[in-house]
Amino acid sequence: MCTEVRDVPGMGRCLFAATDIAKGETLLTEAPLFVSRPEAEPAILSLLERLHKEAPLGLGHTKAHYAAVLSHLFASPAAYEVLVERWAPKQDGRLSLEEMERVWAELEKEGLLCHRGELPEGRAQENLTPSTLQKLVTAWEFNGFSGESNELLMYDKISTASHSCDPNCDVVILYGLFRSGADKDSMLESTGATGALKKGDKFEQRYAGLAFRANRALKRDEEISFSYCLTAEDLAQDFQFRRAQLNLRGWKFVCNCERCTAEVHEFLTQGKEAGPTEPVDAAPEEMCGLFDDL
Ligand SMILES: C[S@@+](CC[C@H](N)C(=O)[O-])C[C@H]1O[C@@H](n2cnc3c(N)ncnc32)[C@H](O)[C@@H]1O
Repeated sequence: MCTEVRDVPGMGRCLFAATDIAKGETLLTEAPLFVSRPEAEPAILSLLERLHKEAPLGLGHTKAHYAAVLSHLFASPAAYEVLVERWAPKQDGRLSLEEMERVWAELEKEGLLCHRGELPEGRAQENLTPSTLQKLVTAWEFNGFSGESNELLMYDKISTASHSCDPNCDVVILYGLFRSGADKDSMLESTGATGALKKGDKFEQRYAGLAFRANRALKRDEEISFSYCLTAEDLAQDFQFRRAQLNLRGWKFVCNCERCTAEVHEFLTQGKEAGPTEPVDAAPEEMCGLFDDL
């Protein structure tokens, strides 16, 4: 176990190195807890899109609302517990309770909040309320990862890691061989189960999860970080540019990573900005195993 999640005052849960870690070491590999696929529940998606068209949702998109409803309906007890406990900023004007009430009322009117099909084992059907909807939408907006085909993915530990403009980890996209023919739409979650392999089984290569790889040696207790959305080119720019890019891509926080803090200090005290740094390699891809489905 190379990593550990710890509470940090004002920052929620953050990820730390639990041991010294060598450069190039893979310190964490994770399959998503829940995957929200646009094609899974077309009726819910089109209702949300209609509502967004009539009066734009505060976030400016429907992705987090859709993932919130889907996870309410289909998440396993373990995934649901993580989702409702996910850290989020105290207040975000883009996520008002009035808006949640409006969305909730329309979903309820159309009968889209009842679970259709089997509930995941151990999960009792509970009614969604506007305030739980708000909690779930916030959890998805602040912790969801965008996938390759417009899906939104939630991770447990990986979603606790902070952003840094001088990240100590690269994100590696993992691909696995999945047994073909499994009903992708009905399997929203990664079970990790492979079942018994049979002669003649066919497999296809698909996205399986993410890994963090140390891009330099890490000391025990060092906070683990990665770049949320900034490319190597962005990271070569100054703090003002980087903060603006984070904001433009939907991250509504002011980055206070060590590099930004040092550059702001330098800017304020000497009127200078730090120069460009070496670009960081793009996320590599690799195979990691056999899976039934995500
Ligand atoms: C995915 S969450 C991080 C995990 C969170 N600490 C938890 O408990 O789940 C993303 C949020 O963490 C905060 N954050 C992450 N990196 C940050 C940074 N470099 N500077 C300031 N806030 C940061 C921001 O509020 C951001 O919206």
